[in-house]
Amino acid sequence: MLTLSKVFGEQNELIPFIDDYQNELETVRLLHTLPAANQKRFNELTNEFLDTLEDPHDLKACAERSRSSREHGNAVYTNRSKTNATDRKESLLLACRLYTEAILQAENVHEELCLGYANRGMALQDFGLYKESYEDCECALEYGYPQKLQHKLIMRQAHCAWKLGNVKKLAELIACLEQHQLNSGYAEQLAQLQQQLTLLEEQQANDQSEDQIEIPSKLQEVNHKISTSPGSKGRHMVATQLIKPGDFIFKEQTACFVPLEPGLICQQCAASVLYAPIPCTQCHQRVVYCSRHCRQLHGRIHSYECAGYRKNLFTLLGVSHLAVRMVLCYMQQWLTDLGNGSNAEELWQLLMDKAKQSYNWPTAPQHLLSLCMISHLDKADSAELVYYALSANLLQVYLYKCTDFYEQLRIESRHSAVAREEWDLLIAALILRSASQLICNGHVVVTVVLRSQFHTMEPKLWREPFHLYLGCMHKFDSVALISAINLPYLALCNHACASSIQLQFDGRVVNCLAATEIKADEEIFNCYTLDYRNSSCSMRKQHLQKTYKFECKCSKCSCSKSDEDFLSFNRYRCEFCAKIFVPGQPEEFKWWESESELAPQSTINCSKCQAKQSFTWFELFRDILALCYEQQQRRKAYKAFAELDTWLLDYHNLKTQLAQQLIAGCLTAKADGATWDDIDYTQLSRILDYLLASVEAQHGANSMTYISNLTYLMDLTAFGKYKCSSEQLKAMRAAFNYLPPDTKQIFVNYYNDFIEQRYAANGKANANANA
Ligand SMILES: C[S@@+](CC[C@H](N)C(=O)[O-])C[C@H]1O[C@@H](n2cnc3c(N)ncnc32)[C@H](O)[C@@H]1O
Repeated sequence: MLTLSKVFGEQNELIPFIDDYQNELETVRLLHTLPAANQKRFNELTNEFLDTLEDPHDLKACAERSRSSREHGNAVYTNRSKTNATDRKESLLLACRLYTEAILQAENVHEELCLGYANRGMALQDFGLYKESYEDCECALEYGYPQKLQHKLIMRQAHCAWKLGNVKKLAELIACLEQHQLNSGYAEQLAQLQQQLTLLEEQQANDQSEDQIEIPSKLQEVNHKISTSPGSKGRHMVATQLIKPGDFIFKEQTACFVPLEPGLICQQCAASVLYAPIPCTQCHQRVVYCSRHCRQLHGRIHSYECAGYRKNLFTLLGVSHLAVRMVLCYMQQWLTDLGNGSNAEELWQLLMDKAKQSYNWPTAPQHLLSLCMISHLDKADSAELVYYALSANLLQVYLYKCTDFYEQLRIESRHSAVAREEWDLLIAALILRSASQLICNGHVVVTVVLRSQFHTMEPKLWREPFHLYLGCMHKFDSVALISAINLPYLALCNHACASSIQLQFDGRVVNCLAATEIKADEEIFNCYTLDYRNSSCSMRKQHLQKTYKFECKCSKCSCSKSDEDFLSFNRYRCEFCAKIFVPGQPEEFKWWESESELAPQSTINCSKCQAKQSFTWFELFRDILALCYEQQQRRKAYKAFAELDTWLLDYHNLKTQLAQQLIAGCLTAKADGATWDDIDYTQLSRILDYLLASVEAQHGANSMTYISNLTYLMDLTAFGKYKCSSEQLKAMRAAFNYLPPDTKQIFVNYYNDFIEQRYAANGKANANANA
């Protein structure tokens, strides 16, 4: 079996040692100008590898699996309770989940797909997800739902259109239904919908008669500029006036991002709360959309990537996936107005001239800003250079062999005289260049997600769409890297180990806000690595040098106590000499995350008396944690947690992590039926105070890590056992603004459903008591 490492290993043997780097084009050219026998073998390896990855659909197995899930869903749906509303909702959600499985498993078996969609649409409608239900009916029709039953779907769509208040659609669907021969039951439903249409039309007429007030959009203050003055730091962002914490600095929208996990987020709009994912049927469920509209908008790009997803090629290639996406997104614009080039070299030169001209033009369109992002390939070591060059070659051959990208290029480009081999060189060089730029300019989107990421339809979670049950907020306590994204304007910010900005992502859009006060003429910094509170100066230096090729001289790195903040989260008391110490070696810092069973006992010595620490308290605590659904064990855990103070000082990293695990474990146990008493509430509230203060000190109150821990505060407050101050409530609501819109909606709803109401009621009770 050919693997990527085998292929790249053998190809590396066939190519010359690259000791004189010139540029991306010349590097790629080396792979195309090998001695004949080497070239033949080199090309064979690429082609064979791409062929090996082909993974055809087993249509029979797909159909069987899909049918079985759908039938299971049907049984759950049919047996839903007619009397108990909560049980009925649970059945509907379980049925939806099974139907989703049926849709994913069907792959491209249309007979199964259309039934899966039709049935999921029915369950979604019953649950109140009308937009999704409408979409599913469309999908069922698209995949060939039997004609004689289509009126059922149209009726469902009309119902959804009514619920969504979409007059135009409702009118169209009613007109369509009027053409059908309907039995008495359906005719009655149609009559009701006709009445609803009249009502909606009247309502719409009234709404329109109200004065339409134009709300002017907030003027975006220009409070910064890009300095392009030459210097070792290159271009950078500078404040032109005082910017206060939370102030808006700029907004950037990208044409180009890739999800980091298959099937996790919508490929077009990056939505992460997917109740009813719509998969591409051709690439083994790896690409999903939140709607047909998103699927259509992403159609052109996906047509070039579908085969790659089917082969699972992109997960093998890391940043080069985003690089090829950049080429797919921007190629057309790059080639426009390019002048006359007849070969790769001339076209490359024209493109590089374009990049040079755009370098001092920070408001240039995105494709040009991207073209002139800096890269450090000239400083890469040979192994790194070869790896990225081989990846670029593989992706270029993929585009030629497995997609119609070249065909489109021929139609769209004015450079018809350019030979195919020249395009090969140019495309591979552009992929290589994009990858090398992304290494030091790309961004990763981090957000709060449901713990069981792939199960939006998790049982006992949703009361209604986007409304959780009481006590379920903590299930959103995970932080995940969801996508890699190209944001060339944001990339103009240079690095400092204390960031002056805070990012808020909304799909393809990023809003950049000030995290701290930035004075006029001060540089605006982003932090490219773990910041000064979460890594030592030498760890940061090493990473920045290796990846970004510069030596950091920021205020945190150049002050005399450059590790003071970091070490403050890592102070121990020695079990033997009782003196306070901090670990001396980098690998000693997060020893509890080590894979090795022996790591805790074997690695940490007190730097004062050199005694090896036993950490028996750690093992003890971990054992109790596993049992925290039992009241007695929880009591032991609270005691053990209090005793950690002896060994772990201040806001120790490990103590923070154990506090988080204890609270999460107890909330999970409660959600699974364990009962808490007053001691539980009091102890957990105390531990939570510690946790939040510690996370705030280490990550800041608007970070995703902090917001993920806020979910515990929200649950405890919603239970009525934690008394939040009004400042805490205000800070909680403010932090929600940093979440992507779909997730934010869930947080805000929970706040309104269970917290706001409680405080409003308490306020009233207090007012009455005072009266
Ligand atoms: C994302 S880019 C920042 C914009 C870049 N200065 C430019 O001109 O395009 C990252 C690169 O900028 C340079 N850089 C960023 N922060 C720096 C700093 N604090 N000191 C020196 N160079 C820095 C490094 O070359 C780094 O690889």
